[in-house]
Amino acid sequence: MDFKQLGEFALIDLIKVDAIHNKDNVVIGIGDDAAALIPAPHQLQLVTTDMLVEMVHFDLSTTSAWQLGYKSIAVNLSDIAAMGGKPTHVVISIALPSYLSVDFVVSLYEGMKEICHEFGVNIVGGDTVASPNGLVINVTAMGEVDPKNLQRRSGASVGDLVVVTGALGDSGCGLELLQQGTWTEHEFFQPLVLRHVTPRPQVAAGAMLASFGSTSMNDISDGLASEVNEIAAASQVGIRIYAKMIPLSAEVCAAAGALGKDGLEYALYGGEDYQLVFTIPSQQLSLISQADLGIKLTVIGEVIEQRHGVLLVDEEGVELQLEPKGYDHFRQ
Ligand SMILES: Nc1ncnc2c1ncn2[C@@H]1O[C@H](COP(=O)(O)OP(=O)(O)OP(=O)(O)O)[C@@H](O)[C@H]1O
Ligand SMILES: Cc1ncc(C[n+]2csc(CCOP(=O)(O)O)c2C)c(N)n1
Ligand SMILES: [Mg+2]
Ligand SMILES: [Mg+2]
Ligand SMILES: [Mg+2]
Repeated sequence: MDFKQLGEFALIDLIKVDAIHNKDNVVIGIGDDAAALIPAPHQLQLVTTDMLVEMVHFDLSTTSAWQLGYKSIAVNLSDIAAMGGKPTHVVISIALPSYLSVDFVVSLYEGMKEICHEFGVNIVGGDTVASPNGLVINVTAMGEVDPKNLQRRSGASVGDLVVVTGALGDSGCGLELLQQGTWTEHEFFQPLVLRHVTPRPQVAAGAMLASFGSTSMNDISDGLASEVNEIAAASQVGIRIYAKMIPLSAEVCAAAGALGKDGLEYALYGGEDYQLVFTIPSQQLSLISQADLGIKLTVIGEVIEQRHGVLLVDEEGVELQLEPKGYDHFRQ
């Protein structure tokens, strides 16, 4: 069915179904001029927004409506995770071109509702408009954090270790496989594509690491090189990263080999892994290791004095400046 047949208001009625997961903190959700929410006592309110634009962030020939819905929420929950917080609500705005169908929107919201339910997040509002050209999705996520666990980019100190969750580079490599149309050629390509189209935000890890005393944190949206440079600039410190220590999955190593590329390049500059990079004193990190929390953590470097800048020790042991050349919207 097309949007004209159904109309704007009936479409919103479809979106409204199953939007609220946790009724305790919502007085008014979808259906009024604004949502009315109950803030948790003694918590800081977190608010973040990220927009996804067709042919900039996604290509509908290589991602399904469901996957796109899931990812639109995931990238926003990832920013709440990087503040050490717990996501609570999202507001979703969509600009719909006429070549999409009502079924597409229903499936988009099924993906959104799946991840919202998984993380206990309510969809409390949004906006629906027509687009003359291309699908645009904007999500605003809200969350809460205990003031003592708030994670900034600016808290790193000389001597802290630099650590990442998970493995890096899978998403950038998955994107390249999708763009080349070669992702069906090998079985080990598929997990890479899935990590690109449906990344999992590291919400539990962010809150846990914060409670164990991480000093600064960033989520990896534009690539590790860019994110560590942001921490270094905000904290007025230098950072040294060791190429050999950057965790790469077996799949990205195999795929990079097949593509004649270097897996490390995807990790440093590919982006969209939505893992966390953080700094932490070594004693605090040992406490986490002893607690065995089931989160994959890898030390990749250390915080050094600002005058050294941000450095990468390459696989041959040569120290180079690590330029923040991740994804830049105006330099593609
Ligand atoms: N158009 C804008 N108006 C006001 N603030 C903005 C605008 N764009 C970005 N910001 C702010 O700039 C800061 C950095 O935003 P940025 O989007 O780079 O972070 P991010 O969401 O972590 O990264 P990414 O968008 O790659 O996921 C944030 O505080 C954000 O709110
Ligand atoms: C069709 C298509 N072309 C290119 C890319 C790559 N890409 C787009 S935005 C971005 C950084 C994160 O976005 P933001 O900084 O806006 O949060 C990256 C790595 C993609 N995903 N799909
Ligand atoms: Mg952003
Ligand atoms: Mg971020
Ligand atoms: Mg972001």
